[in-house]
Amino acid sequence: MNKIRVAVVGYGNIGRYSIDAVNAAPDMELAGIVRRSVAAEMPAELEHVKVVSDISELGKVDVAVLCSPSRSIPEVASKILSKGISTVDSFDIHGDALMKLRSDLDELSKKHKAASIISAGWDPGSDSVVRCLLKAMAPKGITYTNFGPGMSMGHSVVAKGKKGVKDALSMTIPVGTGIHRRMVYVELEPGANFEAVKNEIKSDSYFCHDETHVMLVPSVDELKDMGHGVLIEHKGVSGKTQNQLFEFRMKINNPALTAQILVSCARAVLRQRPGAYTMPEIAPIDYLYGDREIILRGLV
Ligand SMILES: NC(=O)C1=CN([C@@H]2O[C@H](COP(=O)(O)OP(=O)(O)OC[C@H]3O[C@@H](n4cnc5c(N)ncnc54)[C@H](OP(=O)(O)O)[C@@H]3O)[C@@H](O)[C@H]2O)C=CC1
Ligand SMILES: N[C@@H](CCCC(=O)C(=O)O)C(=O)O
Repeated sequence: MNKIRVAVVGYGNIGRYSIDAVNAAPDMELAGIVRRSVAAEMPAELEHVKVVSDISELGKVDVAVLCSPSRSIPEVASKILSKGISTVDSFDIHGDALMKLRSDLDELSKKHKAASIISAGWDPGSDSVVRCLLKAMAPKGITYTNFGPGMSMGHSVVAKGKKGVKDALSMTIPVGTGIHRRMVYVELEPGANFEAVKNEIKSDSYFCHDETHVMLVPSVDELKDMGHGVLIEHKGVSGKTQNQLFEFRMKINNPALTAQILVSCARAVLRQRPGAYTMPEIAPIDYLYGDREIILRGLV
């Protein structure tokens, strides 16, 4: 069997766990890691892994798993798709930005005969598929997605990226009915102004729609726990029958789950026609390794 050659782009939390998921997949092999710079000292665990700054240096690559910050995904994905290499990412900016990314990458993928699955973590991602199925089961009604409590990687990345911030942790606290409070813990660089950092974070589009509290702490590492979770509640109407109640709940390690979903999508993306897709647009069986008939006998 020819294994799928996977490049992991960006060696942060999701990047590290993606390598574990690729190594655990029977049909995949790690082509290498793409980092912004290879000049700095490499972590010891990468000693036997090819680490490059340009994906072209990895030889044949079938698919790139993009583990870069969401705001950099439009640029990173465009560059790699333009080389004819398929991509998967976990872009988590819901709404217009997500739909624009889908349409931009759709055009690019078709032009370069590649495919892309965007927004493929757990939310957006697998939760989007769950919400889609709940709507099929009870088309009329209300769905509430309640996160946490837990660490949002996306919000933490944004807070960590503000000038003067050495490290940051953004905890998502569920208030109920899909409303959340953000508790942001920041450790500052020497000389940084806390009030300025606080205002920068609170006015960022990742935070400004939610109640957000920013707290100064001596060490973010002492507080960090990458656990998270979700409770999706749907109450609706099937046909003419009201009061159909559904709940989907999970408690997870955030980067481990995000990475596993990305890697399952890396398999699925190679089974699609050129274009860009979100997870609800993919046949679920395409995510799985193994013989289709055997899988279907077990699952259907
Ligand atoms: N959809 C979902 O369910 C989820 C989505 N996510 C998304 O995953 C993203 C990554 O999270 P996480 O792994 O914790 O982040 P990290 O900050 O730990 O890692 C990101 C890595 O990307 C590289 N990088 C940093 N800045 C840039 C830049 N400006 N341009 C390109 N590459 C850059 C760095 O790797 P290097 O130095 O090797 O280049 C860095 O280590 C988040 O932004 C979040 O939105 C996360 C969880 C769930
Ligand atoms: N995109 C999230 C995963 C979903 C949870 C969430 O959106 C939140 O905690 O705000 C993340 O980056 O961790």
